[in-house]
Amino acid sequence: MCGIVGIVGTSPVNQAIYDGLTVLQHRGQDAAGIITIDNNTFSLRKANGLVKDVFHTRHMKRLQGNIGIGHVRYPTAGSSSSAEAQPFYVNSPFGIAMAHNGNLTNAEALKERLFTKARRHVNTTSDSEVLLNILAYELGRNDKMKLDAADMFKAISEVNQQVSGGYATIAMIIGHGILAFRDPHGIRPLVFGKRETERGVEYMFASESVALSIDGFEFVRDVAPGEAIYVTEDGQFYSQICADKTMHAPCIFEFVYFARPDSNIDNMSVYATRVNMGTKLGEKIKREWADKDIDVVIPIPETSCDIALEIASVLNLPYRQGFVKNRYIGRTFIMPGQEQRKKSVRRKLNAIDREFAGKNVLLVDDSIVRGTTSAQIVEMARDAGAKNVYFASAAPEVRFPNVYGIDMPSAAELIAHGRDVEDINASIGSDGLIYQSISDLKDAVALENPEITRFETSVFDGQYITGDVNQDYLNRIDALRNDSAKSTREKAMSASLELHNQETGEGE
Ligand SMILES: O=P(O)(O)OC[C@H]1O[C@H](OP(=O)(O)OP(=O)(O)O)[C@H](O)[C@@H]1O
Ligand SMILES: NC(=O)CC[C@H](N)C(=O)O
Ligand SMILES: [Mg+2]
Repeated sequence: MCGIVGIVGTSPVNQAIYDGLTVLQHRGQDAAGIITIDNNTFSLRKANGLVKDVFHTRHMKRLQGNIGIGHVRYPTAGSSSSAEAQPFYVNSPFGIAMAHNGNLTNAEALKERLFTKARRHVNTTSDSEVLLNILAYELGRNDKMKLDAADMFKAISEVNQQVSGGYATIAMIIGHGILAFRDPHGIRPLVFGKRETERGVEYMFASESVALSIDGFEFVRDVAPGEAIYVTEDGQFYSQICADKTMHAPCIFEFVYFARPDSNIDNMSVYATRVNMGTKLGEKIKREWADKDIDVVIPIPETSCDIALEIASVLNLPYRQGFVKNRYIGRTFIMPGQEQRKKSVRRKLNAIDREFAGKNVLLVDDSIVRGTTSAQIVEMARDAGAKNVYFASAAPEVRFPNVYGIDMPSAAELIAHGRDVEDINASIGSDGLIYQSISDLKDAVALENPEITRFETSVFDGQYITGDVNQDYLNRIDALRNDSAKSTREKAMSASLELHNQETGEGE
């Protein structure tokens, strides 16, 4: 679940892109990159690490220009090599750079086709580099020296016909401008805003509206599913739906976990949807757990806090912050390996014993995925002296892999896979476990925008909205990307040479 930004400005955009990326950091902690255009030349800085560590003053000074795009990465395909950090660049036609959030489901076939049909070589294992080359190929089929909006939209229509999966994308083309597009299901979020200046209107695209607000851009609207928006270097704005069939089905996990609560996605306040999740789950607990003598509701920081507060209010029970979060440790779920994720939970969260001692506590989390957090947290609550430890999850059982931009490729790694609630309860060691139902989750989110009638919910129900995901595909992805396959590959690659190697000679 990466974060992307793009700005067509009237003055240098480097700082605004940097600031936008810092508030999207929760979407990707592995790598960051910014690319700008000045004098028909790209300047790129990308590397593994957090935004604050990747960009030093010397890089920022060189990222000149009034137009640029940026990316924070959480790998869902390929490797975590810095060569796969984004934005990606291709030199023909014109020179194109791209930042992509999402995951393609037919990247392998597209890569093959690119080679045989277009003799284009994709050097990394990243699906985003494939997407960039497909776009480049389609733009390059037009032999005009200067493409207009209709040419851009024709190319995107071709891209949408070939590419399958989730893609919220911002491309930047030398001599032209920014071309932003969202897949026909609108699985991954993408918004845009504008800012009036004395020199003209500036436009900004971002994964989440929070990036617009901190950069002083006024939110205009979400990019629609299948829509492409082209803003020229001098600020002319064009938009068009570039798919014959669109069906809006935003990823419901954005609301459960990924997005910041102060963002709006598809006209839904993420915060409000989380409060609604709390109301629904609170009511279910009231109905089904009348016999449990709960003393206190405790969230598992940070994402579940808004949900737990609402549950406490529905149950008319005290809400206590019984766990303190170490502000210097990032999100554990999006860390790359299970070993690191496991260690980080303990480093990240610590119990305040007096909030647990002798009490029946209800711990609340937004979701239980691998069970890394919940199993350790239940143990910590017991160590802190809790009498009974009950557990509530605001999302239903996560039983199926995700293929659209969340790195959950292996069903076997999911704690709920092949287990019922009793088994999971035993496995995390709680005295009772309750899950939100899928219909309550959908209702909780849709309440904020009744126009959205479908969501991408494959991790809960195994229904893949793009229609091209079958068991064979899932088996292949599992073999390629399960934790042990990934760590073997990463070890083997750690000493390999990269084509892109910005760090060299920079005294990192
Ligand atoms: O069952 P698991 O595999 O552990 O995954 C689920 C947990 O991971 C996430 O927290 P994370 O620490 O990533 O971020 P947060 O601080 O935003 O809650 C999520 O909020 C759950 O707590
Ligand atoms: N989380 C994402 O959006 C990842 C984008 C892309 N699939 C990558 O792995 O770099
Ligand atoms: Mg959490």
